[in-house]
Amino acid sequence: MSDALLNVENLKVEYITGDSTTVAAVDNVSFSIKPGESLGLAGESGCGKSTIAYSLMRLHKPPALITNGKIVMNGKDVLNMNKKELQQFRWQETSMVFQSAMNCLNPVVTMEKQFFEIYKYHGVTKNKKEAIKLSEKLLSIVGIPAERLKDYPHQFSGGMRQRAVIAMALALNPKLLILDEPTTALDTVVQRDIIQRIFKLQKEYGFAILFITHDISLMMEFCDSVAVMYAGRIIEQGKSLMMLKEPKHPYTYGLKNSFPSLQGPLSHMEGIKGNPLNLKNIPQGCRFQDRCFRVCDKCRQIEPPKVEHTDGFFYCHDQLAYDKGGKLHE
Ligand SMILES: Nc1ncnc2c1ncn2[C@@H]1O[C@H](COP(=O)(O)OP(=O)(O)OP(=O)(O)O)[C@@H](O)[C@H]1O
Repeated sequence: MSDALLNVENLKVEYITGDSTTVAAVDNVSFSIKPGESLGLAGESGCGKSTIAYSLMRLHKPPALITNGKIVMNGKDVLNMNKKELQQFRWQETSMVFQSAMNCLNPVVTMEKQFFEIYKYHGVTKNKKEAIKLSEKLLSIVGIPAERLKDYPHQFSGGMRQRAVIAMALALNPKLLILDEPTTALDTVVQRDIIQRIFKLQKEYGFAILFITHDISLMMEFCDSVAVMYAGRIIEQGKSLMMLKEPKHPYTYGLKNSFPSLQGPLSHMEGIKGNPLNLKNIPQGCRFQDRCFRVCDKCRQIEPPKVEHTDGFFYCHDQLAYDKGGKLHE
């Protein structure tokens, strides 16, 4: 897609396990993000979300290996970048906020100095006064008073530290911000406040977002589109509103009903029976067959085809249908 900011094609990432076999944690994954757009990547623990995030930044380390596919960011082939190109690409083109990023702040260095290091390292400025001005502006946009720049990280609350890390990730005006469970370590109220702030900043500054979380209801509320992963593959992708109201894949339906909505009426939470698939033991047919409430003979024999529709696509032999009131047809 020519108008895409990020284009991922047939990405395959394998882990070489102790017994010299491999597991494909990410298997033939393709997606794209346009400038200023937000895409959520959802799925249970172990489905491959973080592996994708690390691969996009080329931060994956052995035993992870990218064995197939293409990652093109802003017209540049990420998998073929040299060290210098990668250094520019990270932070300037794409930056990432990790789940426990707030613990990565250096405890013995003031926030001011940590910001200054970023500007110095990436050649923005070597002038301390100028760096302080830029850092104060950044802190204030994530809701931290400028005078707190003199503080050490331990003088910040957990939420403030995570917001400071988000400010750092935005320091070089990246075109894409990858958020990998950015608020999981924080309580629900702080979590919501931070996510709201990030998406407000996105509207203001126009960067694109790849938002990774297992909390699909939070994601559907904030992202333009959502991609749902199961056992290393994207099994459904579409506009958030469609995914929220009428998901076509039984796994998306189950995932959606496993989380309480923070807005709207209380609804019954169901959960999904069984456990995530062991990637060393991929069955014939559909990967979700043993946990699916709609499983049929075909699902046990033939891999589901890709079915495209106006709002996205899904892989299933038996798509879910709804009546006019939005109730699932049994
Ligand atoms: N170091 C490793 N060695 C072998 N296999 C690994 C390793 N790290 C991850 N995996 C495999 O990759 C799969 C995907 O892991 P990944 O961390 O990307 O999932 P995730 O969806 O981000 O999970 P979570 O939500 O728990 O962070 C895991 O199920 C596991 O099989």
